[in-house]
Amino acid sequence: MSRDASSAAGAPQPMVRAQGLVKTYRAEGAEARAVRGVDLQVEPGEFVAVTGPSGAGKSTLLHLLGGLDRPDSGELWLDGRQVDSLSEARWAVLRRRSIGIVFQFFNLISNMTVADNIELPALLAGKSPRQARESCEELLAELSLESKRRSMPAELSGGEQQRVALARALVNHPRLLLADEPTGSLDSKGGRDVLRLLARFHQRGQTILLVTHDARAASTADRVIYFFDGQVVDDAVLGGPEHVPSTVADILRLKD
Ligand SMILES: Nc1ncnc2c1ncn2[C@@H]1O[C@H](COP(=O)(O)OP(=O)(O)OP(=O)(O)O)[C@@H](O)[C@H]1O
Repeated sequence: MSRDASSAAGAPQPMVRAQGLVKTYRAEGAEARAVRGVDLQVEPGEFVAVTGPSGAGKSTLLHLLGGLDRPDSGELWLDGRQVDSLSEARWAVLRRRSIGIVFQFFNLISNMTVADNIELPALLAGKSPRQARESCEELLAELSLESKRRSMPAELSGGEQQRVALARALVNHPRLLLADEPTGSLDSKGGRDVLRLLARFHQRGQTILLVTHDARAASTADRVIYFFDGQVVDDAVLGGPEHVPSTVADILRLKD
């Protein structure tokens, strides 16, 4: 049963609190232990990168945090609310209102214009057409996409498509933004633009969890979690005074 802990102490709740999260995929007799007992806490306003080698379980973790996949065991709390056993329908509502997700391959609706792609989640969340249009226009301006509002996704560059996907993810002012390899299919300029935008939204208080295998992209964040074999093996605040674990040392050097 889901519980709401926010009222208990009146204290600010972590944006994400995961305890003992486990996810194993099973197919045709084979088993992939993608996430193997992860404890994780992300505070409101943090920009956290999750990095590590291919197959480490980074995307699986992000899918669990966004309710796109269910843990086999463990507890997950988002913004003070226990969500690990929410129904599909309740997860859909939660995602619409409180979680924005950006994927590597944009996932835009190909037969809708840029503006319609951005407005759709606002309409689904109950905004009036006028409110949805206003929110969309604000984001188009913010992301330098005003001239593209009537374009179809296929008419845009990869970087532009990812900026549209970012606008769509942010249109309902989500508490948490999840980004899964958002620079993974972009050229270096497109990738830099997207990282710059993430940094800008973070400066305004957006909580972000970025999954990336790219150390340079991870160095945009202010905390880096290193994932290996389904587990957190390092967790360091960049620029912090404390001991720096060796696996994130290279990322720290990139930040200098
Ligand atoms: N839907 C699925 N069905 C079966 N196995 C899966 C599924 N999704 C992921 N896996 C397996 O789980 C493990 C973790 O995969 P995941 O995609 O989470 O890793 P990753 O760190 O994001 O990798 P990459 O950087 O290559 O995207 C891998 O062994 C992968 O093959």
